[in-house]
Amino acid sequence: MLQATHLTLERHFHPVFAPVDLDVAAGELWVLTGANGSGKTTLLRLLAGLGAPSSGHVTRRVATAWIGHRLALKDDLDVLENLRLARDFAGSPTADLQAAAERVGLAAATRQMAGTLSAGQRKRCALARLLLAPASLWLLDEPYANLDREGAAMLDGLLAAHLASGGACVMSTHGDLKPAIAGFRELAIRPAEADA
Ligand SMILES: Nc1ncnc2c1ncn2[C@@H]1O[C@H](COP(=O)(O)OP(=O)(O)OP(=O)(O)O)[C@@H](O)[C@H]1O
Repeated sequence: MLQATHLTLERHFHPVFAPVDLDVAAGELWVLTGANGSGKTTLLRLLAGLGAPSSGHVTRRVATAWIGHRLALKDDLDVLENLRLARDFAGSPTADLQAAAERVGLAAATRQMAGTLSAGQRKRCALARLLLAPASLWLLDEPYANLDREGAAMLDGLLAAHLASGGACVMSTHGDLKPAIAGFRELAIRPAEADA
């Protein structure tokens, strides 16, 4: 689904991380780990095509969904309106907005403006887009951040269903925020010096 070959990115003439090779197949969950500033977001953005690498290649063969740190919610639209926007962009008019909101635990907040949602509710609203814009490959930047225990379990459920249906996911995380899904693969982002 996604291949990265000897991927590097330089900033101010210095590589951010050691060259990365990655081959993501259907049904696989990859977790990028590393300290703050190690380059997880930078790498994910390259994988998503949101930046150009200094060297190496990225090949994506399937439709891709991206959820970054900035959740791309419209603050002056309510939850359902945000989800409708995502559905309309995806061109999937039959997708059930209410069901998606319920699935992520936002049934009681569907008419609340996104700008007034809590951090965890905002993350849930962004995650609901994954249900409305079908994509085989999910690229998620720290999707567990701001979620409570029940929210993390909800995300585990979304991921498990996605993988079981032949989807794949690459996510970043740090600390203890790891998916409760057996068999995920971990890719530790290493500093460039370690490769010398
Ligand atoms: N636009 C930019 N210009 C200059 N430096 C940047 C830019 N974006 C990121 N960096 C730097 O690149 C390095 C990698 O940043 P990145 O956001 O990829 O790290 P991260 O592993 O995702 O960190 P965190 O765990 O804190 O989210 C950091 O040192 C950061 O300060």
